[in-house]
Amino acid sequence: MDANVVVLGTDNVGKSALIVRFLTRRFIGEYGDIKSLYTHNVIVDGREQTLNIWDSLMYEKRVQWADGFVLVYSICDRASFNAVSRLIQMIKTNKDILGFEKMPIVIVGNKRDLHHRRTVLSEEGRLLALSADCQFYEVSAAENYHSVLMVFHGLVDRIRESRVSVKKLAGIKGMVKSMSAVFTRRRTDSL
Ligand SMILES: Nc1nc2c(ncn2[C@@H]2O[C@H](COP(=O)(O)OP(=O)(O)OP(=O)(O)O)[C@@H](O)[C@H]2O)c(=O)[nH]1
Repeated sequence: MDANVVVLGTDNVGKSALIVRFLTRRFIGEYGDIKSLYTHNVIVDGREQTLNIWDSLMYEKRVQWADGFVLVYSICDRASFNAVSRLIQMIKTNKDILGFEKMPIVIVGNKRDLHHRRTVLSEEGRLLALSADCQFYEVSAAENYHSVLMVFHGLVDRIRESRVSVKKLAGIKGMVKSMSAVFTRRRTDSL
């Protein structure tokens, strides 16, 4: 299965660091301008998944392309946290997300290692995720691989769930269509 993932957030929150940590298990400190598309295979729950990951600040176009989103802020940067709420709104307005579907979005509070400079509480991140029905993780791309891995695994789960919901809905729609076709035929037959 293939899934497209976009990593969004304001400047300097650690988007590239997060992706590089996930892909290479390493933190290299400075990332320069490496905005591009990466492809990576992961095994989640025993099943292989190909993730196409876009590290990008260009919003609307990528939103259409994406199956899932990683929205990153820095726990030391309140403005970056506020931007995440705006991103969620932007995704909701640009993407057809069905009412019953859980949005394939993971909110990430990065730079957890800099807790002495924290300006955004964990609870605030958790509350935002709860209100928007997204997943939430606090991580340190600088210090920890495992939590970063959890972010992408969590997202893969969400994407799979949303695909199941879409299939179910298509199944229900198909049933309604064929049932109404039967009834229409009966009605016209009896005329
Ligand atoms: N202490 C700490 N620093 C981090 C962490 N993640 C990233 N950084 C640093 O934060 C700075 C920005 O990281 P990037 O990965 O380039 O951030 P970005 O969001 O891709 O930035 P833009 O290119 O501006 O969009 C770099 O100096 C990183 O070394 C982290 O978890 N902890």
